[in-house]
Amino acid sequence: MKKISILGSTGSIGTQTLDIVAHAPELFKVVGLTAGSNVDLLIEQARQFKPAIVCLGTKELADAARLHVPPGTRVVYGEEGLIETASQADADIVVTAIVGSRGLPATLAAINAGKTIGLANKETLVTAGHIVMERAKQRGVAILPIDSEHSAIFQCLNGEKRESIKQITLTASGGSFRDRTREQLEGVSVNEALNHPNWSMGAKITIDSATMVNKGLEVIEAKWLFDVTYDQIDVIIHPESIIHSYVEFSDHSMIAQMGLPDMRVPIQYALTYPDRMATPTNRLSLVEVGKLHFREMDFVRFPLLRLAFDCGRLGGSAPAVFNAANEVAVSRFLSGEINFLDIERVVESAVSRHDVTEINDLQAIAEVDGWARRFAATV
Ligand SMILES: NC(=O)C1=CN([C@@H]2O[C@H](COP(=O)(O)OP(=O)(O)OC[C@H]3O[C@@H](n4cnc5c(N)ncnc54)[C@H](OP(=O)(O)O)[C@@H]3O)[C@@H](O)[C@H]2O)C=CC1
Ligand SMILES: CC(=O)[C@@H](O)[C@H](O)COP(=O)(O)O
Ligand SMILES: [Mn+2]
Repeated sequence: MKKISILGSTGSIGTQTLDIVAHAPELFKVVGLTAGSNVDLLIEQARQFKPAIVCLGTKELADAARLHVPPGTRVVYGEEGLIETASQADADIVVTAIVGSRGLPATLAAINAGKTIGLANKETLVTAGHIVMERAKQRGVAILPIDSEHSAIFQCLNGEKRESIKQITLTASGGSFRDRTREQLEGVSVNEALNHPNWSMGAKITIDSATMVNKGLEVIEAKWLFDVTYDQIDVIIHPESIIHSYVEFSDHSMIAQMGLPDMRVPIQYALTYPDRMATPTNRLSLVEVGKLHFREMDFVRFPLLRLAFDCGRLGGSAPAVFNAANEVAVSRFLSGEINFLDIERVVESAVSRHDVTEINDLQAIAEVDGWARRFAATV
């Protein structure tokens, strides 16, 4: 039986992970859960799965939860509690499903503790890819991608040699506004932006899909996970989100991974790898789908994707600045403070104002991340 901790269990990935776990209680046992502020859902999850430890964002929330969780469940809080939950002795695999770069210290703590990582939190690899991958290598820890595109590529690369990869192609749905021109983006509402055509996800990643920042973060994530160059990574628009990504090999053979857009499939793959399990998901019928469509990426329409490639190539502190500025810009858009197109303005200004430095430790990342957040909050 595999013992699982989920960081961010109350979110979109977290709840879908628990759905998989509930479907196969003979395969999995939940030992740790964390949330930021959704105390009610965390209590409900603790009652159902009876983990040894749960964590909330603050002491007040933890005190409130303590009265309602099962007797064997310890309640901790804050950054320290998160790190304790991420590294607790019992877990075999830690699913990182917190949103944003705030998930980084806990992910590193889990790696230090020798846990296999089921990686959903792409922002940690964007911010600190070389540190995370180096630490995982030193500790002999596997990082199993949950992000659908990276799970697809991981599956396509099964048994293949890295030297045989010619190109990795990430597919992008195009997001909520894929058929609109830039002029038609003036004044779009938060609700329109949150209306993703294919996937039901948390608010932040849904906005990132609409700006194509999600694909930019995924390009950097792919570079670190699969040890390829940026020239070997391509992005195309595939409106149906059926082909989750594909790899072209040196002999020009291509392998793609397909399925209906349902995150429970890549989640189960990370949880059961190298095995698979019967999931409670629908089957794909290519006959019913009939046709699949593909079009070239338009980097003028989606300038933040180009900027993500540029920041990835620059390396050092550039991706961390891109990411932190974007997190703040998205949060300002969601709260109604800025317009949709201002997200681009904020991220572009932060990146152009920043002098790229080398990044070798968490302290340096925290400083750069903090600077970008302060800058992006006011520009
Ligand atoms: N959703 C999806 O389909 C996919 C998501 N991903 C990635 O997975 C990650 C999670 O995404 P998603 O599930 O959509 O996000 P959600 O917003 O749905 O969930 C985020 C989770 O993080 C917790 N959280 C938020 N703020 C804090 C905080 N300050 N301290 C501690 N915990 C916090 C939330 O707790 P609370 O509920 O209490 O706020 C919640 O459990 C992201 O990095 C995303 O890019 C990747 C591929 C697909
Ligand atoms: C489900 C998943 O992995 C998301 O990252 C998804 O890819 C978002 O869709 P876009 O292709 O619109 O960014
Ligand atoms: Mn994805």
